[in-house]
Amino acid sequence: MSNFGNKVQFEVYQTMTKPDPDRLPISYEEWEAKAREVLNDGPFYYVAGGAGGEETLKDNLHSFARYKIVPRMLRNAEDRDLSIELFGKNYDSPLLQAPIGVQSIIHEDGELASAKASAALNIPYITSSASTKTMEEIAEVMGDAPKWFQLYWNKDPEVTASFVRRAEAVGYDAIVVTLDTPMMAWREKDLKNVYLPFLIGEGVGNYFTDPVFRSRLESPPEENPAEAVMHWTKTFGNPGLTWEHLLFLREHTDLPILLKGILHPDDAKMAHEYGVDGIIVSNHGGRQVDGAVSSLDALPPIVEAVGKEMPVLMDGGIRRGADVIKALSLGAKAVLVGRPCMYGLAVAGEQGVQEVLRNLLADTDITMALSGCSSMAELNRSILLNTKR
Ligand SMILES: Cc1cc2nc3c(=O)[nH]c(=O)nc-3n(C[C@H](O)[C@H](O)[C@H](O)COP(=O)(O)O)c2cc1C
Ligand SMILES: O=C(O)C(=O)c1ccccc1
Repeated sequence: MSNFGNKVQFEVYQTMTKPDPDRLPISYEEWEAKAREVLNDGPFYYVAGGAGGEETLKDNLHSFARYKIVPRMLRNAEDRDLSIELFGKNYDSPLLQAPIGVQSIIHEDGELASAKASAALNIPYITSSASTKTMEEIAEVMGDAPKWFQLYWNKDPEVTASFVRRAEAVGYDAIVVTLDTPMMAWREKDLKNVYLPFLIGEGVGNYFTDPVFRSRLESPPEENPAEAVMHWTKTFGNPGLTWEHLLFLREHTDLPILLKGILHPDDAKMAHEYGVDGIIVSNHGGRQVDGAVSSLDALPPIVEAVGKEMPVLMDGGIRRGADVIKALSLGAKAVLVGRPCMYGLAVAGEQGVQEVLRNLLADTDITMALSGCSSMAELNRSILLNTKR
């Protein structure tokens, strides 16, 4: 993917002779506005919204603005390389698609569209436990492209073990355990809209097809969906989870295990003690603890605590190339992109997601070059200024 940004830019200018109001959006703001036009209130605010007064949702973005890039000159950025290495594998770029459940509320193709868009750009796709399409269907459309599986730890340990077995069987490369959502936060917009996707049977595909989950029901979900949804709501989240439970997971898989939702450096150290392979610094896109520290502010102390021991990834607020450069300069090995992909999905399905990711990659490549850097390894704090007061 050498000098990807220049190629994309050239392509855009070459294929268009004048501005075209019907072409797909470029900016994040434009994608979001278009998504607002095509989605009803319920789904749109489910995606766009956050917990409580949305302080953390906003702060995830504001934190990026507080850091300034201080570009370096005359450092030969003619040939660039965006690739990174994680757990012994090479990835073309430092981007991944964040796990996002219930995508059929956004577009009828749901996760199959976003997974295919990822595969086309060789950007790892993280399948959510709460996906509408099953993890097997998603793996199938992705072929050999990189894919990780995000695990919501079920109250029923046998369901949890079954999910991990299934993910391994169809070729997922890593397990991401999300820790920050053992229950839904107080989300005011969803309460106002009386909108919760899984109560209308969305996001339960992996569960309804799971042999262990099915064995717990009196009748199959096809015959009695209400019973199955009820069982799902009772067992979905596990607020009783402790560090010891991670040992159970380690026994069930040899895949790399990452913990998603770590914000405290002491938890990062615990993760290392418990043999975890990586960390994703995240506040779930401001959807869980309102008032929680922004992801970018949480990142440096965590990198300081465990960055030498294991890769630290982050998500929350990545919208443009400069955001990627800032997060990586603060020590993140890679970043996950959430809502921007979903707005692409809403507006133009697979093509929309691919366009969002392609443009973000191009912007990242160009911003890196203009900052005087040629590879991810060259990004560090020396090109950042923290203007936070
Ligand atoms: C609609 C929606 C659904 C989500 N579902 C999941 C999920 O199933 N599992 C998970 O670990 N995170 C989930 N997340 C959180 C994302 O993985 C990610 O942490 C967050 O969106 C990143 O922030 P950003 O949207 O600002 O990029 C969801 C986020 C959104 C917006
Ligand atoms: O909405 C979310 O943030 C989320 O993580 C989730 C959890 C369960 C089902 C669908 C989405």
